[in-house]
Amino acid sequence: MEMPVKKITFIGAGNMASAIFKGMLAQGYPPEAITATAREADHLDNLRQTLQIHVSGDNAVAVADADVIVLAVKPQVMQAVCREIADQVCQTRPLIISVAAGLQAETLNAWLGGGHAVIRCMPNTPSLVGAGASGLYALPGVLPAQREFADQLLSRVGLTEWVEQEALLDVVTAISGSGPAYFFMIFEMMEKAAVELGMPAAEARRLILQTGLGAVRMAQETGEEPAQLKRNVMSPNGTTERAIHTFEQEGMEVMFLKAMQACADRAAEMARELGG
Ligand SMILES: NC(=O)C1=CN([C@@H]2O[C@H](COP(=O)(O)OP(=O)(O)OC[C@H]3O[C@@H](n4cnc5c(N)ncnc54)[C@H](OP(=O)(O)O)[C@@H]3O)[C@@H](O)[C@H]2O)C=CC1
Ligand SMILES: O=C(O)[C@@H]1CCC=N1
Repeated sequence: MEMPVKKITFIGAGNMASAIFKGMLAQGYPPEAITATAREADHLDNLRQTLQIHVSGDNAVAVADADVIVLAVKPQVMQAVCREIADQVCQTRPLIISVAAGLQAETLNAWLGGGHAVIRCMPNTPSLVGAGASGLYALPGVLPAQREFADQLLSRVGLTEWVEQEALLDVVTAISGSGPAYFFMIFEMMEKAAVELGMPAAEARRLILQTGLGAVRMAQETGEEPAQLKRNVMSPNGTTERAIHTFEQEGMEVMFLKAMQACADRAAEMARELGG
């Protein structure tokens, strides 16, 4: 379904915001309906010239006629940014979508003066290539049409999953928000190992990325359990079995649990540190 075009202002135009708005532009969203703000004038000039979106160095001005605001600055600067735009948004009441890790919807609502329709989203950077994965949570009081708009917006750049408990967004952060970095790290480690084993890096990288893509497509398209797909590669007493047993002996499963727990804990910790 074609989504309605609304005026969207991104506060912050860094890795995450630009992944979303570049993904939206690639999907045909009109550039004149998008505004982005940042601190660096050079960065803003570059965005205007390359993407033809509106840009501004003044957050309050940039939200003046916005239907939707996407808060995409680092959590540590969010309170200051909210203070800058609170008066304006209290008059115009746009839909507020935050992509910040940790920060709770009610905290943002309070920083913005209260009574706002706030949706929290945990997207990821593969949104840039239309392969994002976003978790979404809406404060009670957000209208169905506003939920629908946020869903359509993020669906343009990937998959969306709604959670009914806000705390689950910290788990989403541990899965898909931070998850691309885990996979990039695996690619990086496989390439290093391949070079150690004598393969030139460029050839190794091509094989690694295609293997990652193939594994994902196979899991998605067959719908088979990942554990079964893994077993299908493991011939008895074969090569894969040796590799998998090595991973198991070295504690890979425990390591993943620990890393994802640390990630979710950090999101909750940021909420406590910054939310007051
Ligand atoms: N990176 C990721 O994979 C993900 C990030 N997030 C969340 O997205 C948010 C942004 O992260 P990320 O994009 O990585 O960060 P970046 O550092 O890449 O981008 C931050 C952006 O905010 C701008 N900025 C800083 N201060 C202000 C201000 N006062 N007013 C307006 N703009 C300002 C910066 O401007 P300038 O460019 O001029 O420096 C920059 O464009 C965070 O809250 C993070 O938790 C969520 C999911 C995934
Ligand atoms: O590392 C971070 O804090 C952000 C949130 C999820 C991905 N990047």
